[in-house]
Amino acid sequence: MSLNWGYEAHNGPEQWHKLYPIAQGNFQSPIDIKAQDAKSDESLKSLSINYNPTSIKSIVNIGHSFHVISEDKEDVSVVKGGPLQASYRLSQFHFHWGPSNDLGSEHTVDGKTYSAELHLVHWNSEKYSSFAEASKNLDGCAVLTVFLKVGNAHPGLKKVVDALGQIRTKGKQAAFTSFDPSSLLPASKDYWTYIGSLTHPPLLECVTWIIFREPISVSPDQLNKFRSLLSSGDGEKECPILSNHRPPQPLKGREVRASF
Ligand SMILES: NS(=O)(=O)NCC1=CS(=O)(=O)c2ccccc21
Ligand SMILES: [Zn+2]
Repeated sequence: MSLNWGYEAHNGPEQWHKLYPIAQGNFQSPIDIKAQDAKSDESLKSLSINYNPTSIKSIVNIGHSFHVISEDKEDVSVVKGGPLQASYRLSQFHFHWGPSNDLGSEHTVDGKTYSAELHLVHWNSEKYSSFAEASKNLDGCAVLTVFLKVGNAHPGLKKVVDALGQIRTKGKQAAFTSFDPSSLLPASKDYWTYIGSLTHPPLLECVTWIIFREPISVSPDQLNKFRSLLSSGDGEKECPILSNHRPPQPLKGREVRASF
């Protein structure tokens, strides 16, 4: 596999272990959540999410997805409580999707796939000084996850989708401000949680996953706008980003807990 990992047959998830042996580790993500095996835990109801729209600064095409960047020099947008023993600072959010609307999420629920998946990535700013440092530790990161179910257009997604035209090619960045990530959260805050990893290289096992049970909606047109992003740079042969989701990984005895 070339140094440039991706999501195609020659450099995709089945090849990653050749350069990233941790891909076959004991705490890999995503997973298939077996709802009936999840253990209810009342203490998880204390999850607290506080986002400030002023922290959102830009949007960038990173070649296999796009990131919406949150200014993370201070604790402005944070999540704490629930399964977390510290305050975690929002670093960025991004999505995973597939080539058609019947798949695209990374986590699955009793084998059910959703059309896409939102990841709000946070790092433990009480113990570490950056995402990079935090990601080297089991308690370093927390990712809030929302499933996207194809249906009506989501009003909260409109501003994100409308900005994609400014970052069509790899490396393009644009200002993206005054956006409230809370607008992408479902009404119900019921969630599952487990310990896992980043879902693409370096696949570090540093993530407390928090996965909301209720999906938000996304329209076919909004999904097609995701797929219109290019992994190719300016002036290169156009290559749309049709798929960027890793399949579920072995649970290897891990416990999944439920807040409900
Ligand atoms: N899908 S996921 O949420 O596990 N994120 C993977 C990831 C791998 S990374 O270390 O390149 C990185 C930097 C910043 C934010 C995320 C990431
Ligand atoms: Zn992700």
